[in-house]
Amino acid sequence: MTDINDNIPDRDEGVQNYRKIDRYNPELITSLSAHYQDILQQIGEDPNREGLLKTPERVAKALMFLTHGYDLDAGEILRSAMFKEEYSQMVVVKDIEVYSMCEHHMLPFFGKAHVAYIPNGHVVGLSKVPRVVDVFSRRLQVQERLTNEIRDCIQDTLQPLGVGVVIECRHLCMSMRGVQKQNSVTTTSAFTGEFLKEKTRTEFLNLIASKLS
Ligand SMILES: Nc1nc2c(ncn2[C@@H]2O[C@H](COP(=O)(O)OP(=O)(O)OP(=O)(O)O)[C@@H](O)[C@H]2O)c(=O)[nH]1
Ligand SMILES: [Zn+2]
Repeated sequence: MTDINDNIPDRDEGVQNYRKIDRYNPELITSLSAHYQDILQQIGEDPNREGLLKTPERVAKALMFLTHGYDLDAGEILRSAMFKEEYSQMVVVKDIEVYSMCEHHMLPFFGKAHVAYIPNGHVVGLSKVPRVVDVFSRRLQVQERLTNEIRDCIQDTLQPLGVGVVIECRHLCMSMRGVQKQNSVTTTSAFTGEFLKEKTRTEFLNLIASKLS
């Protein structure tokens, strides 16, 4: 019998081209800060005025935080809390906050993710689902790839009977600039296994539409 972890790559595919860095290394932060100081100058600001003195360093640290998902291995996170359990109904974790940055403009997109799976002998610690969402969202992304990466990671690692992922986000590159549409929301979805069947998908979509109170 094949082991549930047999075909899992050590790190998820999204980091294939990622160069391993020591994210908060002081020298790296100093070097990045110098670039931001230059940027401040180039937009016509005075990087030496009091309010901006520490800004390059703050922005450098913020950017490192906003992209820290590159350092994390979502499969490993899931594998750290997988439990044998004969629960065979849908498990839904909904309204998971998403904060990511579009890879085209490096501007934020944010909203909610709804993730479901149907166990096949194993369940996963509930907190690990939002952690997986964070691993992939704290990178430069497009919403479609983010959606697929979450789906694939859960499917490949947990090997459930199916996975469903729906993500709804607002993109600042569409509201603060560009086409400047303030209220548009982008919805993406990705499914495997049982969720490819209409009945299961409808159950999932009904569950994420329902309110607790
Ligand atoms: N499919 C997809 N597109 C995205 C996402 N985030 C941003 N974009 C789009 O990426 C596209 C980049 O298009 P370009 O024409 O090269 O860039 P641009 O001239 O800045 O485009 P505008 O935003 O229309 O001004 C834009 O249409 C953005 O809306 C995403 O998550 N998924
Ligand atoms: Zn964008």
